[in-house]
Formats: sequence, structure tokens, C-alpha cells
Amino acid sequence: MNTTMSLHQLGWSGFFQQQLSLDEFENCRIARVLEHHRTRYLLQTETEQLSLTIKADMPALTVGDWLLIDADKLFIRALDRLTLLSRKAAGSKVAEQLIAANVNTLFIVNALNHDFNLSRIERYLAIAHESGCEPVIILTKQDCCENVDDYLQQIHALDSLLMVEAVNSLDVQSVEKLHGWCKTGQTVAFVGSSGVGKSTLVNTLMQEQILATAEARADDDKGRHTTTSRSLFVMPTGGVLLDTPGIRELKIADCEEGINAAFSDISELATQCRFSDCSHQAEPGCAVQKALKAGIIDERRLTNFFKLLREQKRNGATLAESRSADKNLTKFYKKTQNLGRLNKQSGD
Ligand SMILES: Nc1nc2c(ncn2[C@@H]2O[C@H](COP(=O)(O)OP(=O)(O)OP(=O)(O)O)[C@@H](O)[C@H]2O)c(=O)[nH]1
Ligand SMILES: [Zn+2]
Repeated sequence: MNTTMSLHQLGWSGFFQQQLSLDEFENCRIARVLEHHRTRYLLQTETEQLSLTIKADMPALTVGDWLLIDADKLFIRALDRLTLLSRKAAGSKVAEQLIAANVNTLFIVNALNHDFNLSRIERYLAIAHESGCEPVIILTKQDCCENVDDYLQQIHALDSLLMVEAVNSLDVQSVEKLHGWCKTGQTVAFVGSSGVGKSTLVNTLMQEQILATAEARADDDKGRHTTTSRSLFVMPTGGVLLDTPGIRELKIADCEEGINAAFSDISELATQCRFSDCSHQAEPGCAVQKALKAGIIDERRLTNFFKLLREQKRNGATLAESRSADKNLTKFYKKTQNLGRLNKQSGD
């Protein structure tokens, strides 16, 4: 990476600027976290890269964070985050693993082939809602698919306001559809299963072979990065791209709010249940069950909603809590499946 970069090139925007006092603006140096190592952070300022030793009295930081340092390169304070991608460490009630900060747009990548999976897209939408990132769904391998419109319709049926673009990741012109989200001052990241074309998209957006794609990896064993081990890239369009194994491996964890936001149709119905603590199992006056029976909500979607809630509870809770939470949700899950079967039998 160039050692000199303007703050704008690094992704700086008004949201961060307004947090600075006049004194800080005049006397502090602003830096963004490029890498998180065990004992230190690698920072980029406008003029240089430098190493910041992690101390006990510092807040936990992650790739993408902004912070202020003094003339002696000592930590002063971190700036408030616009967004935060994180996950709860398995089995722990408190430990939160920070994955990436201040990502504006989360590109959710799915391929237009057997990989296409609405439930997986919903899972990533919940992560985006929880983190505060704007989700944009990218459907790759458009060039290998004959019924792209069918897939677009399936996504719009989830939520008509969702942003979705079908692309051929290998084609520079096709990927221009994403440029609007990749401008100066914007930070983006990609999530999606292995093989959907994330590395290919990164290379096409960067207009150079930054990451090894599937073929290149088959030829040599050096891992994903061909030319670099960096995790922050400035795109020719001016925006910043964050790419770390942690971002790629994001899974549902502690994100009940995000799940409810991604399934707002169902969570809104749940507010109409007769009992405010309705578990949507056998209670009278359950609006969720009523909607399921009436075919207003889709069985696959409802099942996925409860599956994700169950997963995030299991990740977030202690073992004892999670066992009992699991039992209740398993009951509901089974009931939903039975109801679905009944509906099918009765020809719905
Ligand atoms: N025809 C076509 N092939 C694509 C497209 N996108 C990706 N590919 C191919 O799909 C394969 C997998 O792409 P990658 O970019 O390595 O996938 P990835 O998502 O980065 O995979 P991981 O690094 O394992 O997470 C490669 O052979 C790409 O050339 C596309 O839009 N059209
Ligand atoms: Zn209910």
C-alpha cells in the first residue's frame, strides 16, 4: 500500500469528522486500523503506516476502526463506529469477537446456480441488519444462467426494497453496476459461500489480480492472496474494500435484532399475538400461526426464521440456557413442519 494516502482515500467521511473537537482536529493524527495482530494493530495515517502496541487500557479495536494518536504515536481515543461486524465467541456469554468496523455496504454474494439459496441470503441479511451495514445482494455467474429474472423475483419476494444486482464477475463492464457503492468515502466488504466468486469480484473491481481465485489456487498452494496479505484495498473507483478471513467466515451469532429486522414481516405479525410473550406454539390468538395457516407467510421462510433464532440463541447463551431454549424452539419447529405437512395434504 502507498504510504501516503489522503483520509478520503482511506474512507474518511463526515460521520467521523464531526466527532472531532477543534483541539483534536488541530493537534491529533487520525489513523485507520489496517490489520489486527495478537499484540499490535497496524495503522495507516495520511503519511505512514505504523504499529500500535495493544495495551490493557485501550478499547478493543478491529480492522476498519478509526482512532486518534498523538505526536508521539500514542493512542488517544477511538472514534464511534458507523457499523460493526462481530460475532460472539463460541460458548462465552461476554466475549465478542470484532470482525470489521465501518463497512458501509455488505455485498452478499450468491451464485446463479445450485448454490442459490434464499435461506442463506436471509441469514446474511440478518447479519447486515445487526451490524448496521447496508446489504446489497449480488448474484454472480449471470452469464451461465438462463432464467435470471426468476431468481430476481424470488429475492424481491423476500423484500421488494432489497437491492440486488446480477453480474458476471469476470466482466469489468458487468461489475460496473456495483460502482455506485464503491465511491470515495465508502467502505465495502463481501460475504458468501466458497466458490460463489468473491475473489473474482474483488479482482475485477480492483482491476488487478489481488486475490487468487479457484483456478489459481489449484495451480499453486500459496493461499488466497496472490500478491499481498493486506486486508484493506483502495479501489480504482475511490472506495475502500475490506477483506479478511473473519469477514468471509461470518456466521449468525448474537443478532436477534438483526434477525427480526431481516424477517420484519414475521416479527410484525408476532406483535399482534394475543399474548405478548407468545412463543407461537400452541397459544390461542397466535397471529403467526394464523398467517401460516392462511398461507400469508411461507413455510420455508418461517422455518428459517426460527432456525436462525435458535442458532443465534445457542451461540449466545450459556450451555444450560441454550439447552432449554433449544427445547422450546424444537417444539415449535416440529409443530411448524407438521402444520406445513397438513397444509400440503389439504392441498394448500
Ligand atoms: N462464468 C463465471 N464464472 C465465475 C463468475 N464468478 C466467479 N466465477 C468462477 O467461479 C470460481 C470460483 O470463484 P472465486 O472467486 O474463487 O470464489 P470465492 O467466492 O472467492 O471462493 P472462496 O475464496 O473459496 O471463498 C472461479 O473459477 C471463477 O472464475 C461469474 O460471474 N461467471
Ligand atoms: Zn404467536
